Amino acid sequence: MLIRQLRVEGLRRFDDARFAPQPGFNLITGDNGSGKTSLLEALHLLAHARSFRGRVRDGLIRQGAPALQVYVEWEDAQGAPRRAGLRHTGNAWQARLDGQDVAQLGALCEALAVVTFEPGSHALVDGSSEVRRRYLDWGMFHVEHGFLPQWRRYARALKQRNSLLRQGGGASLEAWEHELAQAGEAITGLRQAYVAGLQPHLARMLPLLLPAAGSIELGLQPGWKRQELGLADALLLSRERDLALGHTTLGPHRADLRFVLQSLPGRDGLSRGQAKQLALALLLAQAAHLAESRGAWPLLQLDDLGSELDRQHQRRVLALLADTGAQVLVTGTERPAGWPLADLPAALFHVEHGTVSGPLPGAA
Ligand SMILES: Nc1ncnc2c1ncn2[C@@H]1O[C@H](COP(=O)(O)OP(=O)(O)OP(=O)(O)O)[C@@H](O)[C@H]1O
Repeated sequence: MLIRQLRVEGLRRFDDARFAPQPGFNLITGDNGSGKTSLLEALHLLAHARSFRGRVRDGLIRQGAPALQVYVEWEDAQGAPRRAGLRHTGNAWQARLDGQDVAQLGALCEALAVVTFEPGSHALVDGSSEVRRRYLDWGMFHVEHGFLPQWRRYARALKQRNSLLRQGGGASLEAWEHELAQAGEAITGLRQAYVAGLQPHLARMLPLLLPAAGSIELGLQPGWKRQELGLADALLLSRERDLALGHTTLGPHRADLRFVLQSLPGRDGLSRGQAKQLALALLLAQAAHLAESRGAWPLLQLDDLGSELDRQHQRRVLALLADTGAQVLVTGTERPAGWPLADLPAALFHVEHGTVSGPLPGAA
């Protein structure tokens, strides 16, 4: 995938900015607060239907502007030109893909694959299980074609069951439990296959990023005691408790990604830096897995790389990515100290006063 053009209007400090990244590495520099991260945020928003810095209505729209607009042109894995646009007011959105209105933002997410490593990415390791479920489901959405229909089916059945539980039950409770169990088992099977597919990619990334960890074993906690009973039985057994609480207390919506590191303690025992390194390994493994199954790397965004990793790790990550041919956006107040100057050509961009200049002369 190759992003050719990005236009950002009414997003944070950008009134109307354009950015034309190049194939391979793109280094975006600028002072603190100049808007470097906001550029990555714009692309992440289109590709994930959310920002990595909170909700659209919580400050993403430029002060005084009625809405933000993001427009992007790119080439897909087959080299075909694609385009997508999103207008968001904080409460309502309109989106287009290749000139057609889209009914669900998922259509943009499916078309545009973007993986972002940013200062909050450690939450993938030390944050709540919701962050890891989102990670898993994003990967599956791109790799496992049967996932989305099952996920929608599950979400609908869960909503219905929860609503019935709040009303104290009802004649259709059993039917919705049956639907929930069927969709839930299907999702879990697909998630397990996805985690198994990620494992070899993660095993390759981890020694580069967190060699002290030794080996890693990735696993899925399905959200109920699946080794003991099927989801239909588990739902039946928990019905009384769920009726008392008014919601469904087990199932794939409570799943988690589990990792066991051979030579380091579990996620609570890792330093913040180690959590970041493991998070980056997980994100790069996901990108490599996607590249293997779709034939093209997603766009990789590394926000403030120079502050997030030490020099040696920066060098390793950049060398690894240089070999993949992926399009990479790296931001920083300056060129990261670990950038191997002679060996790593990059297009240079500078962000200042709400505009993006570049590619600048001097690009190797
Ligand atoms: N809703 C908004 N309206 C106008 N300006 C905003 C809004 N939200 C944030 N800003 C401004 O936009 C800029 C955000 O920039 P961003 O975080 O993208 O900068 P950055 O170049 O990545 O900075 P740093 O190097 O400090 O991480 C800041 O100057 C901030 O004050």
